[in-house]
Parts: sequence; C-alpha cells; structure tokens
Amino acid sequence: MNVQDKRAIQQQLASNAITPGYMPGFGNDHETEALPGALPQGRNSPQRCPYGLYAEQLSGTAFTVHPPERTWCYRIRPSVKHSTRYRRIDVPYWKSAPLIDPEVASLGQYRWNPVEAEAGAALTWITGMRTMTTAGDVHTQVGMASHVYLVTESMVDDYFFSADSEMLVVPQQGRLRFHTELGILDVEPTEIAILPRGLVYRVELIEGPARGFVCENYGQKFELPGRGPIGANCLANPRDFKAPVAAFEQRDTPSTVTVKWCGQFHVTEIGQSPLDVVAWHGNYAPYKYDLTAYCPVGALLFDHPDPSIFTVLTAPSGSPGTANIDFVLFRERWMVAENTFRPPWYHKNIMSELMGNIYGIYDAKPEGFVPGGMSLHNMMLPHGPDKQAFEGASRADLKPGKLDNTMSFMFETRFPQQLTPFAAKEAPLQENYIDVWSDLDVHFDGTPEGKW
Ligand SMILES: O=C(O)Cc1cc(O)ccc1O
Ligand SMILES: [Fe+2]
Repeated sequence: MNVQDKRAIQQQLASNAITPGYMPGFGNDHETEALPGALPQGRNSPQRCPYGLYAEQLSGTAFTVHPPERTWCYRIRPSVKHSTRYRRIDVPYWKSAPLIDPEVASLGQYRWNPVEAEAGAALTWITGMRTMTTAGDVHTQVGMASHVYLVTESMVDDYFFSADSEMLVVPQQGRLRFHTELGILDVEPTEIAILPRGLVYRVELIEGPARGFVCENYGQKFELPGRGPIGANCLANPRDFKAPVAAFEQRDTPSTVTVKWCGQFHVTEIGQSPLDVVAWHGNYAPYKYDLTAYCPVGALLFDHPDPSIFTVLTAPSGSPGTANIDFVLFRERWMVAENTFRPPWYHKNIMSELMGNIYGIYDAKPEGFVPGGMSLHNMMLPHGPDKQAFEGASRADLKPGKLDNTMSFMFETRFPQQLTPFAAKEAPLQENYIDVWSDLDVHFDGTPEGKW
C-alpha cells in the first residue's frame, strides 16, 4: 500500500465532518469504495475480501426479474450479525394498509392546513411520521401510504429500515441528512430522496424543524416514465438523479435498529453502527433528485393536457399504463395556450389524487391550498378549480404568462385512499373545503355566449 492510500484510509476513518459525494444516473450500475481497493474486482465473492470485509448481496428484485436490481456490499460485519431477537414496538402514528376505520369517511374532497409539530415535541424520523392515507395492502405488496413527517431531533445510535416499502421523500421545510448503508444523502426543499426497500439508515436533522411528505410505495419500484413521442429528452433526465458514494461508520456503541415489516414495527439492539459498508457496486441504491431540474413539456397552442405529462417517476402496478403510483410535479412554466381555459379542468378520475404544496400558489386553488398543506380527491370524486380560479381564468387576457414561484405535487394511485384517524380527527382539516365550489355561478342563460 502506498503512502497516499494510507493517508486516504486515515482520513476516512477520522472524518466526521462529511460532505456527501454523489454519482449521477438513474438506475445505473455504480461502483464506489470509501477505502482504496476495498471493492473486489472481477468477482463478487472472493475467498477473502479486501480489508477482511464480508460480502453481502442486497436484492431489490426477485433473483429472476429482468433486469435484476441488486447491490453487492462489502461490510465490516454481515447484516445478520446486526440482529438479535426482534421485539414488537408501537409506532402509533405510522399506519399501513389495509386500514379502514368504520368511524372515518374517506369518501369526500379533503384539504388540510400544514400539519405542525406540537411545541417542544421531540420527534424523529420514526416517531414524527404521521400517516394521512393508506391504499392497497402492504401484505400483498400493492398500494401505498402517504405521510407527513415532522422531524425535530436526529436519530442517534438508532437506525431504521422498511421491509415493506420504498420511500419517496419530498421535503417542504428544513434539511435532513440520510446516513444510509450505501452512503449519505442531504436533502432539502425542492429535492426528493428515494430510499429503497430494505436499506438501513438513520436520519439526522441538519436544519430544523423539518417537515415534508412521504409516499411509501408497497409495490414495484419507481422508474422513469416512458416518454413516448416526447422522445429521449425533457421531463426528468436520468443524469440528474444522484446516488451516494460509499461512506461507512465504524462505531462500537450500543445501538438499535427498528424494522417496519408487514405494517408492524420491531426493534433489535446491536453493539455497533450497522452502516458499515466500506464499498459497494450495483444498481439498487438510494438516490436524490432536484425537482428544479425537471423540464416540463406542455401545450404550445391550445388546450390543457392530462397531468401525466408532468410525471417525474412512476411505479407500475402490473397493469400497463395504470400506475400503482405516479409522482407528478406542477412547477414553474410558461402558459401560452390560446383560446383555452388554462388551469386544470373540472374532472372525475379513476385514480386517487393526493396533492401537497411545496411552495407558492397552485393555479386551480389560488387560496387555501398553502405550502405544507395537502388535499385529497379520491377515486371518481369530482373536483377542479375553485370559483376564483374559474372566474379569473375564464376572463383572463390570454397573453403568454409565466406561472412563477409554484411547486406542488401529486401522489396519484390506482387504489382508493383511506383516511387515517389522524387525518380525519387530529390533522388540521379544512372542514368547509367543499365550499370553494359552492358559489360557482351558472353562466348558462340559453344564449350561445352565456351570461358573464
Ligand atoms: O386535480 C388537480 O388539481 C390535479 C390535476 C391537474 C391537472 O392539470 C389536470 C388534472 C388534474 O387532476
Ligand atoms: Fe385532479
């Protein structure tokens, strides 16, 4: 080993002040090592791995799926050494499907003000998770849950993984650092993070309090949508997705790992940090993406296309074209359509639409759908612009105009979304939300022009 390599090792072992590094590309086969030469070359399982590391495969798809998604980890101890017997624990606000509470009506148009942490509450990524809706069935790996997270405290010597789900994280306030087995991801508002099923991590609060939204995907992984006639570019481009470089913790302190498994939570005590992967290669990894890199494509002459045109990521359901979840982004863009009602039209949708506001004003709801707030328009329930949006857009001078300072999103699923008791009874529900449509005027007066 040369002097430079030795120095690199010492630096890695000593470094606590971390600047995360990233590798570009969606779904790429990455390879990365935190210590030089830690990654075996030419084979996955040499008789003895460099540095005396253990080789371990993390499979994110069945072995026989094509193309398979898996990552080879080279770690100080194998994961199995990280687990003693599991003990069930209660995490009362983190719910899973199926959850149908007879006292909760999920049929309805719903809107919430931002969920806030109680003053002085100490909330971690686990205890601060507030489930709003669940859909499908976690046991059969279909459907999803939507959550708001409220984080006021870092996880210290506590780690977590979800065997149930891939987690799509959409920050709205504050900054979080995800220390994962495969490296470190820093995320803040306008960015998203995706944490694959089975990956161990802890969440550190960098700037708080932190709030955001999570889509917990029980089904097949998120992928980039086919762009069809749009061609090879625009929407979310693969190179803008970033996976972390390897980074490991060597810390022999009593720690816990909490596991979400079939909707239940279990904890196990261990004597060290489980984030001890020194090198890895593969295509099953966490990643982040900056939503401001999203290149919207839209109507250049007239009419308002379906919002599928704004899909960032889609999680297939097995029925082609009908997603388990579409993650859809409504961001800044120019509106140029002529003789067109430019905001979303009135509609009923077989898919269920859960929306959240990251910042700014959403064109269909100029008031009431505020940053940090959410709305739910469930399967086949009519909705559309409120009175102010309808009247304004019906009379607007249709010069090209920019929708500026706006970023909202939608978790759209083929499954009806059931409200949790928290969403129905504790979260700041806007009781009179449906009144936004109640005084829409009748413009019909029997004449072709109508009455305005
Ligand atoms: O309901 C919503 O605001 C989301 C939405 C936006 C749009 O442009 C078209 C359809 C749709 O459901
Ligand atoms: Fe809609």
